[in-house]
Amino acid sequence: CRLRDAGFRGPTPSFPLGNLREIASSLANNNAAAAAGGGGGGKDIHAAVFPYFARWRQAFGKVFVYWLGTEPFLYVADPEFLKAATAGALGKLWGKPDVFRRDRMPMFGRGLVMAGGDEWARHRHIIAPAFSATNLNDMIGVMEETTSKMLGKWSDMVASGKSCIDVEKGVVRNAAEIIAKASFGITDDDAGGATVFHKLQAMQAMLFRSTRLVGVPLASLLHIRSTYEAWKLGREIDSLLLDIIEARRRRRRQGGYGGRKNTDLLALLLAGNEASAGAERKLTTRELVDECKTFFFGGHETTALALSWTLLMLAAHPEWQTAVREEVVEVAGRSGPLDAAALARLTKMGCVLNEVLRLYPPSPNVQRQALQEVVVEEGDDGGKKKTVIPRGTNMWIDVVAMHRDGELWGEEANEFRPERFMREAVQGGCRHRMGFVPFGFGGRICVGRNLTAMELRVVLAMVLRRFHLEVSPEYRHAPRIMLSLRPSHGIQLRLKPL
Ligand code: HEM
Repeated sequence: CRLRDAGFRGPTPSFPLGNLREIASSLANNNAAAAAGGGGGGKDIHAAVFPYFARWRQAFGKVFVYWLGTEPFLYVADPEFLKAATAGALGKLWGKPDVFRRDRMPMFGRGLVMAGGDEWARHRHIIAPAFSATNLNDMIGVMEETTSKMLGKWSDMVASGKSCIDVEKGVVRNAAEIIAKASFGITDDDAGGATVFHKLQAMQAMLFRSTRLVGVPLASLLHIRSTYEAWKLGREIDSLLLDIIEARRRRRRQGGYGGRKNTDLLALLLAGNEASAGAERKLTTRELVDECKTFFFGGHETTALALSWTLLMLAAHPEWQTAVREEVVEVAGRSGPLDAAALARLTKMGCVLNEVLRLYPPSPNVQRQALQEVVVEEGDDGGKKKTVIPRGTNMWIDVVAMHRDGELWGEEANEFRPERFMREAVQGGCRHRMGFVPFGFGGRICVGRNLTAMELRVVLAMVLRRFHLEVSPEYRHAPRIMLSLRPSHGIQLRLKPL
């Protein structure tokens, strides 16, 4: 193998599973140990969620090769190597892995997350402006309205004597509703909207809850039924979204929305698309459908998980809960609508959110695939080391490992210490600027990160104004990976109305 010739080491693969057998048995052992020990997780969650990587890292270091089926992956948990391999012009040599593109086709289609090369540039050029600060400010109202419903339900549950609430469930549902409204203006209240919404949720449940054998030839044959169901649901969702887009186009042609401003992402994309030069640059209707799905699937679980972990951390660290609540009351009062200027002044909340994204990054890895051969040069002029990464090599960047690496963050790497971001706002004092990458990096950095930042602030401010949070004795700390980094058994908290 050319990767071995280039000097990379790693566990020995077998055909056709590569290292999947070892991955599966390592996970099974860990789950058994966690069950016996009452949940697992502990402080060093990296060893709990990626036991195989933790073991291979000890044997082979922070950069090594492993195999998913017949696909080689370059594992990277060394920010200096990452920088050397992707900095400057080298960044253009990396796209998204074909194996994941195929596996996640029902969710993302050919949307921005999976697009490559010139196609990606064309999509990003039209999509990025829709996420501008002015456009996002118009979405605060949607976020407040939807979140009020969730808080109302929680209040009713508390009033009816329910002492322990699984907040993750409500938060995921709330984020799904927000993203559906913010993306394509559909609401759960209108009949057409409810159908799309429920089908999107069904697809989400099907794809996110199953572990698939990525990289193994013909593995989809093992899951014929769920593969067929996902494909069928995908077709139905596509045709419903097509109808929504066509209706929007007709309405735009007939003179718009009767003076009302329509500010969802789809409306912004349609406007941006019309303004973009040349028919060949415009997004086709089919591509617009894929982007709508991409926003839904890429945008709500991640945001909901960040929020769920934040509620847990604030419940477990009452001093921070009080500090953030006081800040909210100081900048935005005890009630009343929130605005962008007030949200921007929530600095302590910003530090807490960054610390949660460090300890529990909802996207636990970032992936790339070399579009051409990449020559990596490390070290200074005194002693440069050159490594060649062959074309087609997949790169798996272990975000959880980097975010909890003691060499980058110091002795308290596994502790919840938001003050590190008070001292140094952007990188939290990480010793390498590529060591904190919850939203990825380079030109492909998450396009929705400002939308998320706004949503997290709105929802958190509203929750903290209304409830005091405590961890319930029923909660078992057992983070695990199912595409995202999620709690295995929900997040049970005790809510006390304020
Ligand atoms: C806490 C919330 C979120 C997290 C942790 C997150 C994380 C990420 C990560 C790690 C990437 C890959 C970046 C890379 O490859 O370098 C990404 C890309 C992306 N995200 Fe997010 N994301 C979040 C919220 C959102 C939201 C709300 C949306 C949209 C509504 C969104 C849409 C996208 C899209 C379209 C891409 C692909 C960008 C491209 O390849 O050009 N994300 N996100």
